[in-house]
Amino acid sequence: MEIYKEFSFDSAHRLPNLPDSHKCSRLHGHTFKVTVYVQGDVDPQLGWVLDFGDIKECVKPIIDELDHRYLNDIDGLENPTSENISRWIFEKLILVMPVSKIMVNETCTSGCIYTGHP
Ligand SMILES: Nc1nc2c(c(=O)[nH]1)N=C([C@H](O)[C@H](O)COP(=O)(O)OP(=O)(O)OP(=O)(O)O)CN2
Ligand SMILES: [Zn+2]
Repeated sequence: MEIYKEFSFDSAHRLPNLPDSHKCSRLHGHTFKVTVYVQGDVDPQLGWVLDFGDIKECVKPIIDELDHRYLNDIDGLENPTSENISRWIFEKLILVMPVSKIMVNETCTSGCIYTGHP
């Protein structure tokens, strides 16, 4: 079974590798939404895969690194696309919990899902 928990952070970014004519080459901000998924067996006694509270404990410090920042200044996020942000979060989180995928939404209509594979 797969469970998920949602988080959000507010940050500014620009996409430096785009031509000046592209609007996203200019400084702008988003309320990014991050959804963390965990896949596993349901513990027969507890009735859950993993405590949502334990997910929050692992994810919160990572979200705090991103919240109210200029993302381009963060190591590894010099080109902060949704793709690069989702991989950046996944690679930090997999060190501390069994994340199965990360979804990052930049707007209501656009986002990226990263499962640990290119
Ligand atoms: N594959 C990607 N494409 C784009 C990314 C990205 O990270 N990966 N990022 C952007 C911009 O950062 C932009 O802020 C978001 O793009 P977009 O969905 O085009 O934003 P809109 O506000 O124009 O969305 P609408 O809902 O269509 O109004 C661009 N592309
Ligand atoms: Zn953007």
